[in-house]
Amino acid sequence: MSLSLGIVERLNRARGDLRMGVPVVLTEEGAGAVAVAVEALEPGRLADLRLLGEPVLAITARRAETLKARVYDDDLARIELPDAAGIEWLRAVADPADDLRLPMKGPLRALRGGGAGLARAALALAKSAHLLPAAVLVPVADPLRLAAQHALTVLPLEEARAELSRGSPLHPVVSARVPMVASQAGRVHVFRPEDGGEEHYAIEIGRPDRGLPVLARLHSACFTGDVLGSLKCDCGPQLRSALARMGEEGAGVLLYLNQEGRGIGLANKMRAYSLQDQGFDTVEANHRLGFEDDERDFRIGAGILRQMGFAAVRLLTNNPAKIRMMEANGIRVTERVPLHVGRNEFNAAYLATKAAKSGHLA
Ligand SMILES: Nc1nc2c(ncn2[C@@H]2O[C@H](COP(=O)(O)OP(=O)(O)OP(=O)(O)O)[C@@H](O)[C@H]2O)c(=O)[nH]1
Ligand SMILES: [Zn+2]
Repeated sequence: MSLSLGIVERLNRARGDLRMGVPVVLTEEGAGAVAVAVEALEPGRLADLRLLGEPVLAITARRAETLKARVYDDDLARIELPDAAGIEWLRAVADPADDLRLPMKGPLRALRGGGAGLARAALALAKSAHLLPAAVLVPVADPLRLAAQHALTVLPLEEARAELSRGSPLHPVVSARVPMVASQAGRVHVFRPEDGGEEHYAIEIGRPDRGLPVLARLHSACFTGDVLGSLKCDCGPQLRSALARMGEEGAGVLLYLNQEGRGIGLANKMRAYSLQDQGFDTVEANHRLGFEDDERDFRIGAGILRQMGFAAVRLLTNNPAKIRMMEANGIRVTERVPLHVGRNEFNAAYLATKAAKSGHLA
């Protein structure tokens, strides 16, 4: 009936549950588990989970590599929870903040065999909730009964997986004129996804001809760089320089995508910054936290451009992955316009790492 929740609504609710430390129930082909994000887990809940069965800790292969744990499930490892393990142990495995001070957490015993699908889904959900990618799972015999008993959100993975990989459709909500330093002919458009995720913005300068390649920039949110003027990256100067160029040409479109920290969220980006203070570079820091180098979904930018009627762009970027993803998602890149601004003594190593490891162009 129409009052029951669809998969998009359940996923959205599940993200909120995980952020509150509330367990969600994952099911697939008759199997089921209760899953909770380590970052938000409270001691009382952990004790309750232990009463249900044998808990397992899921971490990504990236995190497992740092911890020297065996990886039997490709992109993740399922670690047995020692009987004495409490919240501190779980947090220490999930969070690399104290890796150097307290390197010994093991021996970590990784499970082998049996399906890893439920654990994989729990990690994907934790990432999409911008939490550390680590989850405790307890397999249960009658997941639906348990969920009904405790009013827990149920995610049938057959449906959830398709939804997570599809990427939620974005819809224009509103647009209004905003005169800016770069151009008085500015207009801000707000786009909202169906799944309750982040909104994204398009800043249109002038009235770009939809029949011609538009000067475009895909800018990922950087609170520290864009707002605070942080010297650790080049985001602020890139943002202002891109808008200024569009203003000079009289036309352009800048997409402000709310993918803070290359898609890991501000809390995790600050964790990455702490690791950088310990000597790790931007890519190593992401890996130690359990993330890939770049967790952004670049389909979003292409989708917004298509909706706005653009088919081709002159793209302001140094990142070849952005060009590939635009082309793969139906937007022709007729020209790459380099955007080298804002280099300083604090971000020189960061920019060098991007050139060496992420293939950023000169
Ligand atoms: N995880 C993480 N994210 C960072 C770090 N420094 C900056 N960021 C984020 O990286 C993103 C910067 O993205 P972009 O400006 O699109 O940079 P880019 O992918 O190098 O591409 P171009 O600037 O177009 O060449 C923003 O979301 C920042 O918040 C860092 O050390 N770690
Ligand atoms: Zn930045």
